[in-house]
Amino acid sequence: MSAYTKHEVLLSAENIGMQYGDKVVLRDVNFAIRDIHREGLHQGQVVSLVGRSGIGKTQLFRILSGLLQPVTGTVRIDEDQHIVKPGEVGIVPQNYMLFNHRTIYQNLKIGVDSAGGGLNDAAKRKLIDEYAKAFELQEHLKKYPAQLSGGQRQRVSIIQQVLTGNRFILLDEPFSGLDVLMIDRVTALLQKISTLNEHNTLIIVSHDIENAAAISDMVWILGTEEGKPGATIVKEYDLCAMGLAWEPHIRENMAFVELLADIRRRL
Ligand SMILES: Nc1ncnc2c1ncn2[C@@H]1O[C@H](COP(=O)(O)OP(=O)(O)OP(=O)(O)O)[C@@H](O)[C@H]1O
Repeated sequence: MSAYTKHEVLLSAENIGMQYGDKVVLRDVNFAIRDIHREGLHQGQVVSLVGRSGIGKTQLFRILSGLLQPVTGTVRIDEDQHIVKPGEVGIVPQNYMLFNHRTIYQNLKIGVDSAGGGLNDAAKRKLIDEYAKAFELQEHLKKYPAQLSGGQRQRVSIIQQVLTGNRFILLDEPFSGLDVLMIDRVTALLQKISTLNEHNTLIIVSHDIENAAAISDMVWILGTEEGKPGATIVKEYDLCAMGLAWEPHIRENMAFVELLADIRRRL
């Protein structure tokens, strides 16, 4: 098991509650995500949020991004733990929102442009080229989204969010509709992003428990508790503590297979 320590809180939810009329959707959601130091590497956390259909994942997702105001509680981000504002957390939606009439380069530039930071055009081009190279998209920069496969579009959409400079990225079903090879490439991309900067925090909402858990260091199950209304985090698996994080061949590890079975039983 690799040695690690957890440091500052980067994203926290305190007492989140959401309801519509009498219908309680979320209740008492609390957590803290920290940066991680290990073996000469500082990296952010990758968290999977899983739960039955209709349990409240999308609601929590929108609350974490600051787009939806909860009825109770607060979401705080960054080392200064300020209350999240819309736009500070990047969202990669399920149906990758690329601009179809713009090239891949232009789509990536939208990300860099919204980052601010005063880069001139040459510096922006250099940054996009660096990312395209690192993530094997160089040959696609002049193409339009329709000329790419679903998996390639998904990767562009994720990189676009990284280029905005957002350290917090929520991904909605990042593996849906992708074949096995593309899933491998998207997971490799996400792993790389999480190690680029210790403040990079990824939260993955997915029904694909195996692929999500394989790249996560934490899995939360959103579920209900008997006699109580609404959903909350009913189980938190700390994959670092279990020795199941950052292992390249994790899928073949029996303890990981048992973990998946345990998660499925609890859903
Ligand atoms: N505007 C609204 N008014 C009333 N109820 C709502 C509203 N939006 C969502 N809900 C309810 O909140 C609950 C949680 O919905 P949510 O979309 O978060 O589920 P989910 O876990 O993301 O589901 P899925 O996995 O199918 O996407 C559902 O019961 C839904 O009916």
